[in-house]
This record gives sequence, structure tokens and C-alpha cells, in this order.
Amino acid sequence: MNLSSLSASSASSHLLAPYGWDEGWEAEFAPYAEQGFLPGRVVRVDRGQCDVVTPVGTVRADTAFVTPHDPLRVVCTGDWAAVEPAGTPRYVRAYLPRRTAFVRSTSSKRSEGQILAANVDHAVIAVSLAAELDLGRLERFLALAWESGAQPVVVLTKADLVPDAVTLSYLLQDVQQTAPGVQVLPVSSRRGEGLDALAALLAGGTAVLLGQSGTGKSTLANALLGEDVMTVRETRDVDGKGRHTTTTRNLLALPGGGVLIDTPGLRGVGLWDAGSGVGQVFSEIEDFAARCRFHDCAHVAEPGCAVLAAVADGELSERRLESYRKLLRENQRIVAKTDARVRAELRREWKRRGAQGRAAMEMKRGRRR
Ligand SMILES: Nc1nc2c(ncn2[C@@H]2O[C@H](COP(=O)(O)OP(=O)(O)OP(=O)(O)O)[C@@H](O)[C@H]2O)c(=O)[nH]1
Ligand SMILES: [Zn+2]
Repeated sequence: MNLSSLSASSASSHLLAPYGWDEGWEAEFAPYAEQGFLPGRVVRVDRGQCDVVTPVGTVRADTAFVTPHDPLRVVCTGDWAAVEPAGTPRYVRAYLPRRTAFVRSTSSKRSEGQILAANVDHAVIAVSLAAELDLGRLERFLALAWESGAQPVVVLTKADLVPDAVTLSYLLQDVQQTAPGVQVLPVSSRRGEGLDALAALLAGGTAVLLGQSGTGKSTLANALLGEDVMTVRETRDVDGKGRHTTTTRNLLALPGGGVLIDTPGLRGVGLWDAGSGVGQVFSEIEDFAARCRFHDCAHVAEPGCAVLAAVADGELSERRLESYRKLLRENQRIVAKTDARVRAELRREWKRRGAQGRAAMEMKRGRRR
């Protein structure tokens, strides 16, 4: 490395630090820096192109080189990329190995899943105190979070609606028991309570907001960002060539440090939170099931099964019963993942990887001296 590229790289570090750039990424990026590529973080991906924040500003780049057939290896929001310094179009040439990845697993066998966000440190699961706690649903969100490699954090939103301290402490306790190893924070975006604690927690990395629709994610995001960014659907941006393009950022730097990712895909994770959803979608089957002889009827071959009777009578289609079963199985698979043993294993594994990462970084640091 010569002197000018050294100062260039420390300048990059400075400008990209608010987006999560650290010594680990810098070390990973070194070979690309030597080839003259710009480091940057992907803030949005759309068909064939993406927006990347780089030391020279937000640039629009073509993703042709980072769009392989495997949908899990497609560049996504949160990736650290190597971008060509110029060109029409300029291309993203590679992205750095991901530390964590949020993947939407599909229930269909032919699809491997879809990548939703990369390099997320904290998965903030919003649970509203305005509604009755659904711990099963929370478990599914926790499973999703653990699976990504991110550390889950539960925020109990709308805490202002539970003015009674004793009630709040019971609710807190219930959630804490459901989420071992997870920090649980009551917050009120309306009153500002708990926001400083959450902001401090998120200052150390990249976060995503998960949770049911209406739990107050957008309101919380705006409170954390200190402005109404989430309602702003379109912002005008200027790319390196001075051409105007309409963009929406899915990745934003928080004023108190840290980064927030909010992509439509991640929002959609709520749709995958089946649970009561399965019951809602297949309500007529649940109605039949209520008349089965056995309370725990699996509707397979049990005597007195009202669901099978409905199929025999032509009141219920075999196909519909099949997809109901499939969704239930999918659900059970996800819930099984939150099994305490598995949870503990996952925690150990990520601790181990964290330690390995730190050790590798220490080594690199040492080498540079
Ligand atoms: N009382 C109270 N209401 C809140 C608070 N935060 C949000 N709300 C209300 O809850 C409703 C839903 O809030 P949103 O922020 O839109 O919820 P969301 O999770 O982003 O919803 P989706 O965009 O559908 O995913 C709105 O009417 C908010 O005003 C809070 O701290 N206290
Ligand atoms: Zn039955």
C-alpha cells in the first residue's frame, strides 16, 4: 500500500463509519482497494441496479456482476460492496462476505429462499402493548431472528398505554420468559420513554425492525431517526453523473450511531408469521375441526373427524385441506427451532463466531502495525 491509498482508505473509513464501516470490513476490502474500487454500503436494490453510499456520495450502480442464479447470493440491502470508481454504467464488482443474513424461507421446496437484508446485528422485534400478548407469534419472530445470526431485541411498544407499573412488570416478565437471552425494553414513541436506552443499544451496529403490522414500527423508526423518514416514500437523489433518479433508501444512519434497515421484504416477514394467520386463512377448516371427536385430532384417519367428513361430503376440497396441513407443518418446523436447546446452541455458535471474528480482527490489526 502506498501513502496516497492509505490516506484514501482512512478517508473512506471516516465517511463510511456512520454506515457501519469498521476495521474488519476495511481488512476484507483491502484487495479491492488495491484495484481502485470504491467501498460502499448498499442502501437499496431494485431491478438490475442499486444505490450504494460511498465516500463520494450515494451512487447508482449496475448489479449484473452480483446477480447470480442462486437467490441467496444476490446482492442485497446491507451488503458491503466494491464499486467501480466511474463508468456508464458503473458496476458493483463484488460484495464482502456477509456476517449475518436475513432470509425468507419459503414453504415451497423448489425455492431456496430469498435474501432480505445482510450484515444485521440487531433484530428488533416490536410487540405492541396495546393488544393481548401473542407469545407464540413472538417465538416465531425470535426464531427468524436467531436464524439470521442477528441478536434479537424485543421492544414492547406503546408502553404509554399501560400506565400501571405492576401490570407492565407482569407483561415484561411473560415476554422475558419467552425470550431467554434477549433484552426486553418497554418503549413509548409517543412519550419518548425507553428511546434513549434503545438508541444506545442500537448505536453499536445495524438493526432491522420486525413485527406485526400496526405495532408501531414506523413511528418508532421516525422517533429513532428524529424525523419522518419512513413516511417519505420518494426522495430525489443525484447520482455520480448528475442524472436525477428517484430512490428510496432502505438503510439509514441513526443520529445516535448505528444503522437502521427497513425494507419492504422484511416488512413482509410479518406475512410469514403464520400462527393465528393459518387459522384466519383456513377459518372454515377450524370451524369443522371444532366438531372433531378428539380435541387434538390431526384430521388424518381419526374416527369422528369432522374435517375428513367435510371432505367426503364435498363441503371441503382435498386441495385446501392439503395446503392447510402444509402450512401447519411449516409452522411447527419454525416453532421447533425456538426449542430452548436449539436456542442455546445458536447463542453459543454466534458467540463463538463473534469471538473468532474479533480474534481475526486483532490479528489483522497486529499485522498492520
Ligand atoms: N399510544 C401509542 N400509540 C402508538 C405508539 N407508537 C405508535 N402508535 C400508534 O400505532 C399505530 C400504528 O403505528 P405504525 O408506526 O404505523 O405501525 P407499523 O408497525 O409501522 O405498521 P405497518 O407499517 O403496518 O407495519 C399508529 O396509529 C400510531 O400512532 C406509542 O408509543 N403509543
Ligand atoms: Zn379431525
